[in-house]
Amino acid sequence: MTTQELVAQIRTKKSFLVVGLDTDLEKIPSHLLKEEDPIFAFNKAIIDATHDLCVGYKPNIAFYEAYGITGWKSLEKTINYLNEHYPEQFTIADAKRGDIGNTSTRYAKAFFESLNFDSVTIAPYMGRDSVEPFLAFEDKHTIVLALTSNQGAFDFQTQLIDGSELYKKVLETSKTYTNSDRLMYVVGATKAEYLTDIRAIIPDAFLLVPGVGAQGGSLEEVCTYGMTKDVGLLVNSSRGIIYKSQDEDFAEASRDAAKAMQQAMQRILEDRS
Ligand SMILES: O=C(O)c1cc(=O)[nH]c(=O)n1[C@@H]1O[C@H](COP(=O)(O)O)[C@@H](O)[C@H]1O
Repeated sequence: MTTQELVAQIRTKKSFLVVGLDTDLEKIPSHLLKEEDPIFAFNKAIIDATHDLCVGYKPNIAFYEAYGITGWKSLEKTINYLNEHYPEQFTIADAKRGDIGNTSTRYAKAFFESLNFDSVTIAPYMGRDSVEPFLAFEDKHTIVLALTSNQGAFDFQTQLIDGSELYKKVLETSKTYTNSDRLMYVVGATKAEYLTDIRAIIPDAFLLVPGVGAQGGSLEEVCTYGMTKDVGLLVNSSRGIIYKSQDEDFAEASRDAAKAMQQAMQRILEDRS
């Protein structure tokens, strides 16, 4: 998917919501456990109930890998279902990969070719040759961790290196990578006060913003400091949308939560137009 197609979808739906498919067999409604593939059954119901309110889905790969081959099959069914029934959706493999060049190429093939995701999350710690193999794929997007939502972000990401925070070095250096126009960045919603500095370095790049809802980040603050003329934000919520009910009505409950987020986003977009 091109960035222009993503922006067009955001404008049409008046939403920049990404629903996180962090599907955990211990948290899904128990009546689904008798299904042949409970993870896929859950994801399909959530996707069918929310697709008109969001612009993307982000399965976190850990939740699938945890179940071995069975989980990987559920992941494959989920991305195939999305690509077949809702091809307009921006799909994110939240895998946080990155390794020496030839290994990164295999990761890129796994997520961009075998599974046909639009994007993948990447840890930038190993530098240029670990990121550029992902950037070689046309119309695919590489989402680099810049400033993460968790407390451990302060261990390294905000530490000074030659007078500048490490996350700023990540932003500045990654701009010099080949095909850097295919980069997006993760900035946690819990770090909204850093967004002005971040936008000074990357004024236009799309940000994937997790951490609203369960982690306590504020949608309004993220938009105040992080929004661009093309919106430039993909705000993710996982637990805050998918686990609203343990009963038969779980999909409608997730729709209500997605609707509340979409309406808040629509208000913000209308206020700014
Ligand atoms: O890359 C991510 O998506 C990510 C980065 C980050 O800094 N913080 C963060 O929470 N995430 C992911 O975003 C999702 C957040 O889930 P909820 O807190 O349930 O909305 C999880 O899949 C996390 O792994």
